[in-house]
Amino acid sequence: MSVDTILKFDHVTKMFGEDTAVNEVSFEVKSGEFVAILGQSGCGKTTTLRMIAGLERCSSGEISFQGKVLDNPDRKVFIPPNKRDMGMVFQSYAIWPHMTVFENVAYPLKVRRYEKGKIKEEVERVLELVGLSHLADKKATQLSGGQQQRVALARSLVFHPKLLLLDEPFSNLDAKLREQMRIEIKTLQERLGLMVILVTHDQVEALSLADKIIMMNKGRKDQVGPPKELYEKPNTVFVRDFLGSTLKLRVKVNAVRGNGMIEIKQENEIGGYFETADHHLVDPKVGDECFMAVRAEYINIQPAENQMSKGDHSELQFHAQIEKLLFIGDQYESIIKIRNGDEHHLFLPKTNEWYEGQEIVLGVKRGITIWPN
Ligand SMILES: Nc1ncnc2c1ncn2[C@@H]1O[C@H](COP(=O)(O)OP(=O)(O)OP(=O)(O)O)[C@@H](O)[C@H]1O
Repeated sequence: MSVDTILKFDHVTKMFGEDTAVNEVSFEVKSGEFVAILGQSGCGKTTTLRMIAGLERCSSGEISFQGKVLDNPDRKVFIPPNKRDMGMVFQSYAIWPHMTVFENVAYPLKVRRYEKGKIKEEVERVLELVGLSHLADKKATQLSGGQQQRVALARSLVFHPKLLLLDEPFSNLDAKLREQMRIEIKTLQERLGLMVILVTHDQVEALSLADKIIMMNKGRKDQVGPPKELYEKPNTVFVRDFLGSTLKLRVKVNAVRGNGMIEIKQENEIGGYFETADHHLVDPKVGDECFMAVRAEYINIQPAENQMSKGDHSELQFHAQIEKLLFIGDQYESIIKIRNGDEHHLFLPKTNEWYEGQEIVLGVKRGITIWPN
């Protein structure tokens, strides 16, 4: 274990009867890191978080925190939730309606038997932190959704937890408030140097907040890494398609280099060739057909009549025609047909005038990954 690793999952599995909710998952979280556990509904995110909190026990493997084993069924070690020093915020907030904001936030300190003066000091500190000082005496039910969410956050922070666990904390908020809370949580996390683990199925939330994303798929860990790495260099089709839209274009292997690089060429087209090591082909051979996936924002779209030159040789170019065009305000939505007959859904910028039947050229030279047919 590296020196600054704080939380460690080592081959952790969780079974519910015959069903495997979390399957041999391993990862490490470092001090001060913001980690997002991302994936579809039912992939095991909440179960993973609940095991960290001690609300579920793992079936096999080991969870450790700051060098201390929290859960290891083989060794019969299990530290209960109240001894783990972790703050939690759930989707449902779970704040008490009959209590005031102050009483809600003070609750964890009362349970820990803090003395009155210290409770007042700590609650005031944390209410200030989340901008709720002026509402301390209000009943929790008199607050808006966003304010209730802040109460839940304040309550989870009041006892200086070493780790903050967030389970879909923004999902009950409207879109605008969600954006605002995202920024507030990130600012707070950076200011306090907090280690945070967030469970979400929202890729924008994960991409924008996390230093590291743990992408889960059917109980397994699919890929772990910084958001940019997962977005630009997905290891699996699942990660690629979950994190954003791509255009998948058919290409052929033109050359295979000794150093893991392959050269891709689009036959019968005007463009050049592209060399990359970012491919997922097993034993590629010259002439193999494959797919090039490219993130939409990396596609340079030009009307064919503007295409004076053949572009530089590192740009792959595809001729296409606009089949269907819809004006949707800030851009156009279109169905385009590539010369090989493949149709694609593509957004076109308003920087040009477009029309149905128009010949266009797609130029691509960045953000490319290569996948088997
Ligand atoms: N207490 C339980 N008893 C039996 N099965 C459970 C229990 N909790 C979770 N599961 C099952 O474990 C799997 C993973 O559930 P989990 O709640 O961890 O998924 P999730 O990724 O958090 O989903 P969601 O985003 O919908 O909350 C699911 O198939 C679920 O039905």
